[in-house]
Amino acid sequence: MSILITNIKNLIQVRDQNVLKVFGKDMQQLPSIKNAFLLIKNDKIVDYGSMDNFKDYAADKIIDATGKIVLPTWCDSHTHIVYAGNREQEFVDRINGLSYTEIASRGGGILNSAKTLQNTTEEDLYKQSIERIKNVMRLGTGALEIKSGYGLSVESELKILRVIKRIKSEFPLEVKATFLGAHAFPEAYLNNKKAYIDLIINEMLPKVANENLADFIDVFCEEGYFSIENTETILSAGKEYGLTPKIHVNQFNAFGGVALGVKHNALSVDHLEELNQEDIDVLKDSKTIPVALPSCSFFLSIPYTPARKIIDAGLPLALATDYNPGSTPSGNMNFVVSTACIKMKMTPEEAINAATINGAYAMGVSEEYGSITKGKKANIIITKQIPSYNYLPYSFGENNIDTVIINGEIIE
Ligand SMILES: N=CN[C@@H](CCC(=O)O)C(=O)O
Ligand SMILES: [Zn+2]
Repeated sequence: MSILITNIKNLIQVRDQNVLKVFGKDMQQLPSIKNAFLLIKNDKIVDYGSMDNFKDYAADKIIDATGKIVLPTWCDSHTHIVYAGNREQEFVDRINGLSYTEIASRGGGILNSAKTLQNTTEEDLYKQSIERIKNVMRLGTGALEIKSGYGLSVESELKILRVIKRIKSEFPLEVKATFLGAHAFPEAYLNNKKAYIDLIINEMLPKVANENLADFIDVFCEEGYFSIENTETILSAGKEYGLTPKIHVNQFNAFGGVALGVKHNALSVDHLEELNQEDIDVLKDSKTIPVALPSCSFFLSIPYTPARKIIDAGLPLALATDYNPGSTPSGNMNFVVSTACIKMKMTPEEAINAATINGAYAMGVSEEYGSITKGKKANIIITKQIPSYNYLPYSFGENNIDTVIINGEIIE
């Protein structure tokens, strides 16, 4: 199957050289070709350029993109999209004055979602999750990292990871799986935290590795959840099984989680709503990318990750949704890009770089995803007719997407 897209008003995020991430001032650059064409063969981008140099290619399908912008699909490097039920009651409780932390300390929060998931069959969990997967694909997401972490028992963590594996094999989007058994301490272990960490290391990890269910290992390193010492123990154990760390740090408190992530060569450190100068300094000269989750800040009314401080310090930044039932019941990367511009003062160029090539880097797939580059996967968004790419973040809450192509397939 070949698809030829012609008369593209502006083809953006064009990288002739296969750049793996962009940082600092370079995040301002969004290379583009006006009045362009793009040719896809099977699952790959095979050619692109100006319409002035257009050779009359034959193709199975021709799409006229007059007045439309074409860009790579979003790479959402941080989600918990495989979950059961919802937490709409906690949403109302927060409106009525309870904080996220108060709700969690009453047995709500992650433990509430874990209880629901433990009582949901694998088949039902799959059915609930794929509705969200189809939805985010229509919203332009072509690569997705998915975490476990709402199981909190051997059986239920494996249940989530098996659902992720099934999604990987049945959908055209790129999926990476993360084992997050260390998302919260189950009630039964609140007075014996070491026993739960032992369960993760001695029971869960060997089974996860044996069935080849995860690419990454994550820990919620936060006061009231997993300490620096706990996090270090779990990351070290995960690395023994070949799992690369990607960790939740600095959501509510900054106490050294970023430095720990860098020490363990984490691919990414995510959240960072609370960030101090030491955190920024330790990220310089590291391969670890900071990831901001602005929809989480929006939904919980907590501070936004200080994007300007991060980028102005010469660092890269990725944007992701954090799609989950408690802190971010939304997987809309278009909203994330808008919110990053509106609330974090990122320019449209920075936000689009952060949500495409840097998002791909944060999930270890930027060799194949995140830019318009010959040989990369044919993961493409074609917008409706819009004035410019600035209009994408500007018109927040609007759906500006006309067509999504993932792995060379047009998504219906
Ligand atoms: N902070 C930790 N985990 C999720 C939310 C967990 C929940 O409330 O269910 C997050 O990334 O925001
Ligand atoms: Zn998260």
